[in-house]
Amino acid sequence: MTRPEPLPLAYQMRQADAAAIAAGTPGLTLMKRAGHAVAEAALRMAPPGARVVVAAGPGNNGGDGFVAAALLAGRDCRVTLALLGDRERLRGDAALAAAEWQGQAIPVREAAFDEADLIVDALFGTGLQRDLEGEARQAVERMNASGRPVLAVDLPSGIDSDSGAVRGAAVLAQRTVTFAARKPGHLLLPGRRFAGTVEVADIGIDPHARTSGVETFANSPGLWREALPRPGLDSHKYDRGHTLVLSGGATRTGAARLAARAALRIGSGLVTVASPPEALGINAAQLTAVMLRGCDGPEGLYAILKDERFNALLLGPALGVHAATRAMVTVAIHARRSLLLDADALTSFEGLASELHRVFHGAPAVLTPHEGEFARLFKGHPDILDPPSKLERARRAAAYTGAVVVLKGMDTVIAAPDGRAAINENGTPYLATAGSGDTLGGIVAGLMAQHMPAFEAACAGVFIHAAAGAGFGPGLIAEDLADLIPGVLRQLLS
Ligand SMILES: NC(=O)C1=CN([C@@H]2O[C@H](COP(=O)(O)OP(=O)(O)OC[C@H]3O[C@@H](n4cnc5c(N)ncnc54)[C@H](OP(=O)(O)O)[C@@H]3O)[C@@H](O)[C@H]2O)[C@@H](O)CC1
Ligand SMILES: [K+]
Repeated sequence: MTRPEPLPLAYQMRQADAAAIAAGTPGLTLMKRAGHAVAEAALRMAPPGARVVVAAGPGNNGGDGFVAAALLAGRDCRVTLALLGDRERLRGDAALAAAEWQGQAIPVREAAFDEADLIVDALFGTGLQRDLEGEARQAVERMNASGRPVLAVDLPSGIDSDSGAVRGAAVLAQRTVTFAARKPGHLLLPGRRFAGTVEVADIGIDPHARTSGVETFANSPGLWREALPRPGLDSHKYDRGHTLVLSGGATRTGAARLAARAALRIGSGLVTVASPPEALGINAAQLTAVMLRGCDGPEGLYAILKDERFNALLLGPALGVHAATRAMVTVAIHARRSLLLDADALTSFEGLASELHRVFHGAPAVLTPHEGEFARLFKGHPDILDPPSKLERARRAAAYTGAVVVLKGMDTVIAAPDGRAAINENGTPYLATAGSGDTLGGIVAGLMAQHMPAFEAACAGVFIHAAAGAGFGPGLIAEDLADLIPGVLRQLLS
């Protein structure tokens, strides 16, 4: 069984580091292991006798660079150590590592990056505190302008470890060697793009053995595979749940059908489209295994939900942005079924997020905004909208509403009200197509219908949706997605 992959924040990494030292491994030993892993990766990238420029910063990231430089010099590389700051001002383990470097250290401004076969970027790692400026920024810009291959130590310098944001400027690396665990900044954009291929080196720090605070994970099957619904031999279709998807008016019915088909494909035992009376004909003409009910506005929804078997509801796609949609959301919330809100169901609350403050505590709920819908929904809530980290924004929105929030994009973040969060990385740009989000909503609602907990359902849904799209590639349209689900499920359940 694969385990969940934790992505420690910088402070959690410092705690794990301190715990390893307290348990008996000196900090310098950790640094030597780190530097060794960097040197090994460098030797895989550089030809024998290569000219390697190691750019070392003033902290422990620079210390790793000193260790790697010494090892590479001992392996016939022609190494230049280019230091940002004064050698005498190095402290702690970095000073000890620098003492083992026999060569000179030239000022980083004098480094001939464009003559290097490989640049090792050891300027800053998890200790980056502020935007780069002055000499540090120039060093980064000169590295990038050189066009030479770069191996980043821990993180590309200038990338914020917790958010993936560029702090002023950042090194564009081919590869990154990080230690103990990947960090959120390796998965969140733009950090993921700057880091290139990321390799994790075991240096004797256990990322699982940390620490305090919120938990962040990579959205891999290890996080939720055990919770995926598997029908038993004696399962009845009602055991597998009944998903209700609300349709828009006569000219806006496709979104609901896309979602409904996805809910059925992911295993919801029954799926019904609830359609406004004027759209019943058009929906009826295009539905087969999915069932159909007339539903006239909020009162109609209230009447349908007297049937307790509808245990998961999907509201939003093409419903229209208006008060009636808000009223239907209110009916759905009071009905206390598993609930997925997307698109117009969210935008109808533009600037009215306070009406959704903690309303989702009664039953599992998932909100699936993209960045634009998120900004509209939380207009007037700078505490939620302003953090530069997508991870933090999603977490705050989840805590505020009491719902699982899926903040969509190439680096979709799934956050639970209890602080757990996952970052998705198997997305494909081909998923940016009309109706793709409706399909995602159907998948997640269909998983909740089968009693999968909301956070796990949202994480699994995002992964499966992306895997389906990635498996198809160019030419993907939303109609394809639902029928690609069985192939993905087969692999996950085998
Ligand atoms: N933890 C572990 O498990 C292990 C960690 N290891 C390694 O240690 C790294 C973390 O080391 P770290 O904490 O010393 O931080 P690091 O990234 O070197 O930067 C701090 C220095 O940069 C400076 N500085 C910051 N921002 C700046 C800016 N914008 N512009 C200019 N300067 C700026 C800051 O200066 P100050 O803010 O104090 O003025 C300070 O001098 C980690 O990424 C990994 O590589 C491994 O050795 C083994 C085990
Ligand atoms: K670095």
